[in-house]
Amino acid sequence: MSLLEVKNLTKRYGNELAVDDVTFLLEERTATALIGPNGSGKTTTLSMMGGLLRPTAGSINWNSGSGIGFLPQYPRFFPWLTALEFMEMAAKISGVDAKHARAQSMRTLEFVGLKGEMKKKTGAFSGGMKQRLGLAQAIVHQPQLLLLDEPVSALDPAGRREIMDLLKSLQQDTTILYSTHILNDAEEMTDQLLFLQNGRLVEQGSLADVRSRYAEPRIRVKFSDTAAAAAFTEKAPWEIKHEGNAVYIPVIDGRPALQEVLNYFAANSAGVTGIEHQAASLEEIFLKVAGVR
Ligand SMILES: Nc1ncnc2c1ncn2[C@@H]1O[C@H](COP(=O)(O)OP(=O)(O)OP(=O)(O)O)[C@@H](O)[C@H]1O
Repeated sequence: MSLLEVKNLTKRYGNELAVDDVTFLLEERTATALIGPNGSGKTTTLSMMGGLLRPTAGSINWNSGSGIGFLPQYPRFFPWLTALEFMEMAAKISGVDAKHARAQSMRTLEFVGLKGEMKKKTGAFSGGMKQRLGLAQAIVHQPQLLLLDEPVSALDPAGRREIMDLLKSLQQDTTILYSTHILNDAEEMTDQLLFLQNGRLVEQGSLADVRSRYAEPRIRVKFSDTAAAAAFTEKAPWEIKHEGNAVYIPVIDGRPALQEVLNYFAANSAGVTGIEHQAASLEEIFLKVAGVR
């Protein structure tokens, strides 16, 4: 059963439609990546779902009572509070019983790797530590739905890796909707992709579905050098694209099959060092959907 249903969600600022008639479902214990160029409406969508903004039209329906955790794009902390004080406050605001707030806060800080920093003032935290604290306040009450606006974009690669791993471990019993412009991350943790452009949902589905719509699969044949690739280009039995020491054979309606290409090169192996099937990366799909290419 789906946990949440977003129907015809719309937000208008004056004449501008920041979010334009967006409809989707979140299934229980799935991860959904919300992607799209700057200004496409990701933050506005998440803010409406998190209850920070009122929709102009449309509805957001829950099929469950248990809470939401929300990590805004630029979380604010009170710099004079220690991490533990901040967390206890966040826990109480999120409905954690006052008796359990401290223990629950300490457990969560440990989970996000801030056990040693509990007594430090948040004003002295680095960007990466703040990001972890932001995640900690979002999950302290063990919500069923986690909404995360750009949870890893501000981090360096090591920090991103750690937060992505934390999110993956949460995914087992939480439904996660997160926005990102780092497509490698979206590729790594996604059961559903939502692609916004100018406020409209222009693509939606599993990564495999979206890939198959845009994939234009091809076979890449790598040669030992450019001259060998050029020599093959002269006599190629298929339509090909030559780029440096490689040639690309577009696969249209399953032709040519990889086996056919392998057979050809088994008999004419002049300078071939590798043959592989390639699908489009999410990055390439993004550029295509966004109309950059
Ligand atoms: N408070 C506001 N008043 C007027 N327009 C706004 C407001 N907030 C956002 N917008 C406009 O709504 C559109 C969507 O913005 P939003 O911040 O949701 O996009 P985004 O996809 O999150 O972008 P980014 O990747 O840059 O964070 C933009 O055109 C933006 O200028």
